[in-house]
Amino acid sequence: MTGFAEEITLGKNDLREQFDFATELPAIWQDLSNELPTTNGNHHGHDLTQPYWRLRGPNQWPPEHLLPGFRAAFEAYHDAVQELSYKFVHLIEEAFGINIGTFNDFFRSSHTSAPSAHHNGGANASVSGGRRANMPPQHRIKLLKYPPSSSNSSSNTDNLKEEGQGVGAHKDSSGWLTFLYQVPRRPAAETEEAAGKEEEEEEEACLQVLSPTNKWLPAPSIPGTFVVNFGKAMESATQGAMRATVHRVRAPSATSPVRYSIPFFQGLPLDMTMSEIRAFIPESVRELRQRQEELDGEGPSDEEMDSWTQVGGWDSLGRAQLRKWVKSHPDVGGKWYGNELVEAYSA
Ligand SMILES: O=C(O)CCC(=O)C(=O)O
Ligand SMILES: [Fe+2]
Repeated sequence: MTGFAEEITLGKNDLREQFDFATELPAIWQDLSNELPTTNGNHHGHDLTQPYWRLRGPNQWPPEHLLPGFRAAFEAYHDAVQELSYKFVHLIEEAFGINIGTFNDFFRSSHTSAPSAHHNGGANASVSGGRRANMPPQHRIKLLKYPPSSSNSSSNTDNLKEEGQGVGAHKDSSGWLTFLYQVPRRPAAETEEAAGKEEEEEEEACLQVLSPTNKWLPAPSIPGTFVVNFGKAMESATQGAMRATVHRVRAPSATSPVRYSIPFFQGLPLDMTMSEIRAFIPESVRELRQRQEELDGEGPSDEEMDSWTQVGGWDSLGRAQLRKWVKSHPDVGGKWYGNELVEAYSA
């Protein structure tokens, strides 16, 4: 849980609060200081002593008597969006013109080995450690609240606008795809006047996405829909053929209703490296980058994409994710991982 304005994006406090939940899975991190000397933390090729494995574990559910039905409702929502997300991945494979199911290995217990040249249309990156069985990923769901905030008054000076940061501009870094549900802020409007007011409120405090020409475009909530974001892993894996959308949320002003949203971040196995993921992406997909650049201008630099996870090196998605978490939530990081790790990871 993160209290109001305790999270930091772009060095500024986000005017929101959140509860974090995830796929319910047992803890697997091995604390060697508590183990018999014969244990080395290696489990079928996975080094479970890595600090990022502590990101994985069961949820801290609110007691049933305090919030009856919450866990059941949450788990039903999780399972439904998980299924949707796996179907959606197949649409992306279809759009890429690659075999449906190419990315299935990311989402179920299976062996991480580069698909054959035939199967993946010629991707030639090699996979280190070849036969490791993947651990199914943990998806993350946040319950977000953006309360009306006086620091985002109706004044329109740039300064005040900046102060109303619901969440600062960012690309999603927690996984492959994000399915964002924006909860409608009022019951459906019954009059035209009310509908007009609603639209104004939505424009004023809503999700905004950065266009290729660097304009902020509103992405208001549309009943019955999700916003789907491509995460940084997708951008990096396709070397920019798929862009991770930069987005932000402006905090609601003091006089407008509270805003709630629920993003589902589709996870990937934490100890997969970027070169292992790239082995699943055929050259034909990476070539799309050039076409994309013709349409949308230059994408992120290779350095930007590679700095997130060190391509080809020992670095992993888990390490990238833990780095992001301790940077966004330094207090939580310090409490659970110690200040030394927070400093090392924030550098
Ligand atoms: O609240 C929203 O609509 C967006 C949240 C978001 O972008 C995030 O938490 O990554
Ligand atoms: Fe986001």
